[in-house]
Amino acid sequence: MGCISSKNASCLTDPGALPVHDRENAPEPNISSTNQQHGVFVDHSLGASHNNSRSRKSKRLGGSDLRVGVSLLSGLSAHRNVEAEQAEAGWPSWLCSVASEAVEGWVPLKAVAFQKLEKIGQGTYSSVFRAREVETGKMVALKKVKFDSLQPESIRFMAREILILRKLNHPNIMKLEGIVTSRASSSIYLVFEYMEHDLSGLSSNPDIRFTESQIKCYMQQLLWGLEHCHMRGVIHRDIKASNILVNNKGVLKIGDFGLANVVTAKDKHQLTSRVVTLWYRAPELLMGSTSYGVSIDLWSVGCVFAEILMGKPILKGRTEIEQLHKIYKLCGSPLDSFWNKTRLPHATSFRPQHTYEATLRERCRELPTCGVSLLETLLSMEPYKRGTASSALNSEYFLTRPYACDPSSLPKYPPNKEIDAKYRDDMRRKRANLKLRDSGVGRKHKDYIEQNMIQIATLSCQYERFCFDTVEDKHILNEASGVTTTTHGNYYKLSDLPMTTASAGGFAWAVKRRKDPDKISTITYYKPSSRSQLSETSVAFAKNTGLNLKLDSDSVWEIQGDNDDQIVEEVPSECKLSRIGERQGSLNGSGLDFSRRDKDYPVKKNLEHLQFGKQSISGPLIFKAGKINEILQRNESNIRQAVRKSHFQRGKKRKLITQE
Ligand SMILES: Nc1ncnc2c1ncn2[C@@H]1O[C@H](COP(=O)(O)OP(=O)(O)OP(=O)(O)O)[C@@H](O)[C@H]1O
Repeated sequence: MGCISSKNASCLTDPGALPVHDRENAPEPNISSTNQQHGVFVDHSLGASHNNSRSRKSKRLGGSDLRVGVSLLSGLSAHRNVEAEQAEAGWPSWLCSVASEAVEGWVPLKAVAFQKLEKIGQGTYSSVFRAREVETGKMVALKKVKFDSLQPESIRFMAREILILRKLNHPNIMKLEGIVTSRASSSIYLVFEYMEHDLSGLSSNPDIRFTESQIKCYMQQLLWGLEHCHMRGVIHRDIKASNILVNNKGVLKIGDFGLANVVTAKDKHQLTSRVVTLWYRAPELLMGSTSYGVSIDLWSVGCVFAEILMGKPILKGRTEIEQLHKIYKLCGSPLDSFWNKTRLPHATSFRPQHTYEATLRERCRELPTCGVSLLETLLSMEPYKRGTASSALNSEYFLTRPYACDPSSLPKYPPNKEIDAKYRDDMRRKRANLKLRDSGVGRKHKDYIEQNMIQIATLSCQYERFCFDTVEDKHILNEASGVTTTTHGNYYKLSDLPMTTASAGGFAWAVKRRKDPDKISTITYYKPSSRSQLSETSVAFAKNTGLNLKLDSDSVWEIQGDNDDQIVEEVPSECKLSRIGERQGSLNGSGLDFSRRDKDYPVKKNLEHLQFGKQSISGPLIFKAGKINEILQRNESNIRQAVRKSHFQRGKKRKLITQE
């Protein structure tokens, strides 16, 4: 990685440079010296203004108040100087004015320094590309972060990831090597070391079967990295197999700190429960906890551990209620003592009517017992029982043979990422669809019915999830800024929507993937007036599953079905920041509003993804209140028509055959 040269900047990748956390404590060589000079100037000017207003102020303020006033002003002025220096170094003004601390001491890398190659990852907040550093030929990953440069909250949210990455320095944590941007640009690329694989891609590859010592090697590295985060007060809040990257040297690194947050014993502010991808989300988050700790990451580690042991995700819920139900079935439902003392906001809604016995041991009977014991600990319903990353590292699992192998002894695999696994699944599904299509006219209608059902399922699922999300997602951004806003221009993240739809009730749920995930529209949702949470179908689901649901008047939908083993396909999980009240385009009569994210992208193309009666659903589907029923009804009526048509065709066919 090329060194960043600037009179003001320390080289990010200078091997001799201080680790980031040390750097934070040490004086920055150039920046700080320049700042000191400016500091003298600042104090001077402040002194003058101070003198002028002194007599006036001293009448109103006590000495200490005056000092506070002066230091605030001097802080403001120093901030302006830092801003000016950063602008001079080439940082865009929208960034320095809002989040100057994120880039302090650094200078931007230039886009021309990299040759962008193919896309290697698509995340909620980003697109990731493989790229070559022109000067050295070194492979890097460029993560293009999505945000709105006109929205300070959105910039702060993005800056939080940078700040946290700079705070961490460990071989098992993805290192931020630099930032590509320019004064003129409104986008940012984070530069990371290129990693060939992620654990999701590796564990789902049918050709790869890990040995016990290989699994221990991955788990140990994961826990070492996490221990480092937790010891610095950083909760990752999005541990999942696709965020755990592995390179060809067998080194594992935790990536994607986009949702991470710092919590210290002193500063225990309220947190949003809308974090962590659904399948990896701890039960206390599902029950609405806002005062959780690092143990939510340990739950996610448990899910990842199970995934690499079994070769597939272990808890694949499509909605929060289904997720909890699956958790109860695997880990057993909490005891009465838990329900009696818990204060979690949604706990009573999710209390099952009957007790569930844990089935984890049964499901893992072929696995080594000490491995299952560790898994049981990590997947404890009660957070405090999960222990810590350090206690997991000291567990019997790692202390008994076969020990963890050396990372360098791990096999070299061809690139395996979540995106590769999805591509493999897509191809398999396409082949299956082709076969189906070839098998007759009746099938065609079945496909059509299924497609519509898929839409209903997807829309319902996402709508339900959004209703849950509405209030709390605002806090994700507020947390980032440390400010509690009550403006009407709220941001909403539709993160990790129930991302998968699996077959249920005889339907094979599948949703065609969008062709160009970069160029989609953002649909704006108008906040529903009521705080509706669960639906009639949820009631049916609850009845079937023995869950005790409390319902509001507005109803939304729940998909039923509980088959883990079906081939599933992901609904695009892009999570966008949409703003209530912003309405740049509308789909008349569809009940959807959407605003274009990409100004140059023709609306018409956006529409193609959103037409109903077609299979494809694109983008973050957030729905306008009151219109969801209309959409669902329309889809239902399409289905009914298709069923009728299909019956009619079949009848005609039968008639012809009998006539023959
Ligand atoms: N350094 C890297 N080297 C190679 N691939 C990477 C690297 N960083 C990220 N990726 C790939 O890009 C994907 C998305 O990256 P990342 O998770 O950081 O983005 P995100 O928008 O926060 O995603 P998500 O919505 O999944 O949380 C990852 O799953 C991974 O496959």
